[in-house]
Amino acid sequence: MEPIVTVKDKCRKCYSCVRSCPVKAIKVDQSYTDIIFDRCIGCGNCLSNCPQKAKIVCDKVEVTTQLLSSGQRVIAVLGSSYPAFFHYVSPGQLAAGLKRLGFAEVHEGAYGVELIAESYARAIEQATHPLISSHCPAVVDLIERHYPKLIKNLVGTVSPMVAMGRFLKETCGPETKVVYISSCIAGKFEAQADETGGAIDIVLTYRELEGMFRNREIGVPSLKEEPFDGMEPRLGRIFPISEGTFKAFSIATDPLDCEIITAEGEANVMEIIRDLASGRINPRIADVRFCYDGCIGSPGRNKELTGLYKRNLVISHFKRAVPYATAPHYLHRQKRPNLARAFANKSSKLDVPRGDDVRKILQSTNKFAQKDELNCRACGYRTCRDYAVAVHQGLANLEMCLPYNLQQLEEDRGRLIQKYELARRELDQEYGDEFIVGTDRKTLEVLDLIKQVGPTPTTVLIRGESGTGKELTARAIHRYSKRNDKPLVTVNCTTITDSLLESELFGHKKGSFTGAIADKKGLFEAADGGTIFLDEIGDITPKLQAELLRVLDMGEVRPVGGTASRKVDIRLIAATNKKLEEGVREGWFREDLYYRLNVFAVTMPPLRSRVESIPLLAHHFLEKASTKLNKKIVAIEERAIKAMLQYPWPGNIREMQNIIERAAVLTHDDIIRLENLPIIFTESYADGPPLTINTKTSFKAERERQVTRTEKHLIQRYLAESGGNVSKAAKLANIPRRTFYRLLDKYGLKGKSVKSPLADVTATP
Ligand SMILES: Nc1ncnc2c1ncn2[C@@H]1O[C@H](COP(=O)(O)OP(=O)(O)OP(=O)(O)O)[C@@H](O)[C@H]1O
Repeated sequence: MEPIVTVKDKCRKCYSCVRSCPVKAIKVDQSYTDIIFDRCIGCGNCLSNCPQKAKIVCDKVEVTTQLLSSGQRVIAVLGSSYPAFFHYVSPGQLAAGLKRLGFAEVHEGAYGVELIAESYARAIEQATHPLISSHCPAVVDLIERHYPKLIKNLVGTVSPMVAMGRFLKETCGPETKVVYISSCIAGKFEAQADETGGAIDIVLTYRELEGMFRNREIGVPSLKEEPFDGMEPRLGRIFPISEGTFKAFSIATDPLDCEIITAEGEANVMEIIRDLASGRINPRIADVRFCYDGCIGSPGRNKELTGLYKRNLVISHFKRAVPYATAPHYLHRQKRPNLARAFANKSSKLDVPRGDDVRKILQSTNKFAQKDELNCRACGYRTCRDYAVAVHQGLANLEMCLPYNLQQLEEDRGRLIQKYELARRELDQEYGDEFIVGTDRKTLEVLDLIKQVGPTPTTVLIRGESGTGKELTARAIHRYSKRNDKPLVTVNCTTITDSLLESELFGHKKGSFTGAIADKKGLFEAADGGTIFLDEIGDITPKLQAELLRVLDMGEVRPVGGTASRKVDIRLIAATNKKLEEGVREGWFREDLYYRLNVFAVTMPPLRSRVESIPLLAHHFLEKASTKLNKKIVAIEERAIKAMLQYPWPGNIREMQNIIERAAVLTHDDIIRLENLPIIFTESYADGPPLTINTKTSFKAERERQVTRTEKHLIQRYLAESGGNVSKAAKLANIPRRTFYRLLDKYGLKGKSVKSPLADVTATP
């Protein structure tokens, strides 16, 4: 398991980790950013800088707990910066707490500093080329993975942590387990490296140790002090603070000295490493640590304390008396542990793009000239060019460029506005000023009902055949209501799948189903304060019926996948062409919902029972069609009106609207003629077209032709009258069903083709 883990769900791709990574060890994936461990130097910047805490330290508390209860001898070593973290307890109390956890011994890691001090003094004395200190594991990783030409400059000595591990295992036996506790994240990487592996069994952060005390309910501040074990360090305790290394190594330094130089913090270290790599500087030794303020500034530091305060804590600790009970085998050991280490070239080169490749990538994010390269750093890269290189190398992607995304969003917004405008215009054309045309008694009754119920908050159920004007009526009710300045949201319950309809109506929470990538508000919330019109309500599932009932009863909606409900203030208008009473009897429609909806019913009469309004409607639709087609058509021929009056209109008003529009397309002059209507109108025209006689054929043949024509027409009429239902049509015609089928076959007709005269026309051009 790698020491740093990405919590994918938490990552919001703010690119803070990309921005703070000094070595391009972050790859941006589709939905999160990931660490490339081959390139990572363990500096921990991505941990400290992630605002969402999506990068976390791989927790070692559990394995440590298991190790402690395994009966093995486990020694705890506290990193030299511990006084700057555990400032609220004395060293002796901390030692007591660790022993309560089950550690057999507790050591100070500062002794490891003293172990390696001599190697450093010797290396400096014998140096033939500039040396780079190797006690900071992030620096070692930086050189091994990114500046391998400087590997030869690294001091061939282990870090204080590894020195402690080797010292303890050589003194107490290789079976001894060593847990090192510090604020250094790179140490976790170092403990796993081939060159240093085996010295330390587990590396914990101070925070993880605090967690263990909490889990075991050990109140460290109230514990009685216990002594440390092993060798008591002296100057090694100064090591963690800024410029503490040489003091701890007992090497005298001088600010005027250019031979022994020190650098701390990412920017300074990177500068020195580049200077060394290019040969610009030539010191005897460069002592470098990746963290600002030295080891007390590591990623796992105590963030509540200032740098200076932590420095003072370390200095006080250096001066104070710490209880020790050093066992004789530590005092009298003869052999020094092996402190040498090797380094390996671990660099993995990324493909360097050609200028042309970079240009193409820049162009694909709308950067065509120098001035387009804003270098805004929103993507995490210093410059647009660095970013383009990263895209080429597969570390970044095109969606990361913020100015480009904003531009895209702006364009998308423009396109959506345009689409919305078009859709609105189409709707306006369909529903016009939403006025209901008709002077027949039934239409006037409906208008009266609309005016009465409109201003009330009452739920309305509109019933009627398809195309009778149910939606138009719902719009009129909304227009007459006190909510007419608020939205009217219309939903056709049959056009989308049940599960999608549920989330459309009530919204959903992120992650509640595949594809729910973000929280989404539902249409009920969109209609808040206004009216929601649910068309085809008879088609919703029992589950949705129950949910709808809840909304009506409680006035609140609960998004799919959510637990909390939200209040909504809506007026419901529903419509159906189904017999809901049958649904209640047969069990496919909830009775309680039926009564909740059927508070005020408006039934739309079919067009065949409003014949009186047909001429008015025909002219109304002619006007709409002329505007839509931008064609000046002024009248409808008398014969065409008559044919329309005789037609049974199975498709109701929508069918009439379509037929008039079609006729308006077909007509060559400014009048709609009978011939512009579908053929069924010509055939059903009562006066009929004048009979033409073919003088070249016999009377018998001519009679046959006319009878066939009339027979076909009659079959079509019966079918139309019975809504395309063959059994009903046969009954109406009072002939056996089989005979009716035979006639349908003879004339190449089908139930459907007769139902709509438009379809009939397409079937027989
Ligand atoms: N009385 C009327 N006056 C003017 N236009 C009408 C009238 N009745 C219906 N229409 C028009 O007919 C078309 C169909 O009407 P609407 O969509 O309201 O019917 P519907 O009953 O809701 O249909 P469906 O059941 O198929 O959803 C619309 O373009 C509408 O404007």
